[in-house]
Amino acid sequence: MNQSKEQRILNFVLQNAVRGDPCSVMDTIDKYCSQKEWAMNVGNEKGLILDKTVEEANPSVALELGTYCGYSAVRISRLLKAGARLLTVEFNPEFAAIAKQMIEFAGVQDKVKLLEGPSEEIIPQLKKKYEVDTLDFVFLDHWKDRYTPDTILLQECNLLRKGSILLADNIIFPGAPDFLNYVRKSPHFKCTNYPSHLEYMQVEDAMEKAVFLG
Ligand SMILES: O=C(NCCNC(=O)c1cc(-c2ccc(F)cc2)cc(O)c1O)c1cc(O)ncn1
Ligand SMILES: [Mg+2]
Repeated sequence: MNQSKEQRILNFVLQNAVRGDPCSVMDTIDKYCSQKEWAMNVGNEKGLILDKTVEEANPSVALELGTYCGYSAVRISRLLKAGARLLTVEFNPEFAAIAKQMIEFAGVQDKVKLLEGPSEEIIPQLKKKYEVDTLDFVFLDHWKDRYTPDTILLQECNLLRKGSILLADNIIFPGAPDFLNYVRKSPHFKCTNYPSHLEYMQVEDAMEKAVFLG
């Protein structure tokens, strides 16, 4: 049975990156996906915006929606302080299996918990099943039509606190117009837009930061 693109990306990392070195894993994925096969990792240009936002949040507990191959889970978790943790949610079992191996190869498995399933089922379990009080940082990178309902669900589940930072990928391409509308119109969020480009392409994209005001 021939390999998936995600399996080819993982194999390239296993053969070319340095085990236990998150930066080497990120660079190797970016090399493969810019030179051989495009894939929907956040990439290095938007990745730098992600880095700065994670450093600003300095989270004890971070949530990622949309793990894919684990590129941004490795990117985020390498910046976490001792004892801090990242919960990352992936719906697609094939992607989750690849991401698990990617996270372990990068050596960040002790900081990352990969939760498999639909975000709308997992978010309501975070407090009781995953012992979360509130989330300091949330990276939205899953299905674009889930950004708004999941942002509402996070509030309904009391998972946000004054100052919680949300960062959303793909605001322009593929686009999340309803999310942009929702957070920019809401009195509960202070928004900032970061123009950038679609990963590995010269296509316009952007990220949106939304700080919860309580
Ligand atoms: O997370 C799940 N899918 C990936 C979400 N991410 C994207 O769709 C995504 C897409 C693109 C993209 C850009 C250009 C293009 F031509 C095609 C796709 C870029 C990105 O940066 C993304 O992040 C998912 C799966 C599933 O089966 N059920 C629930 N969620
Ligand atoms: Mg994305």
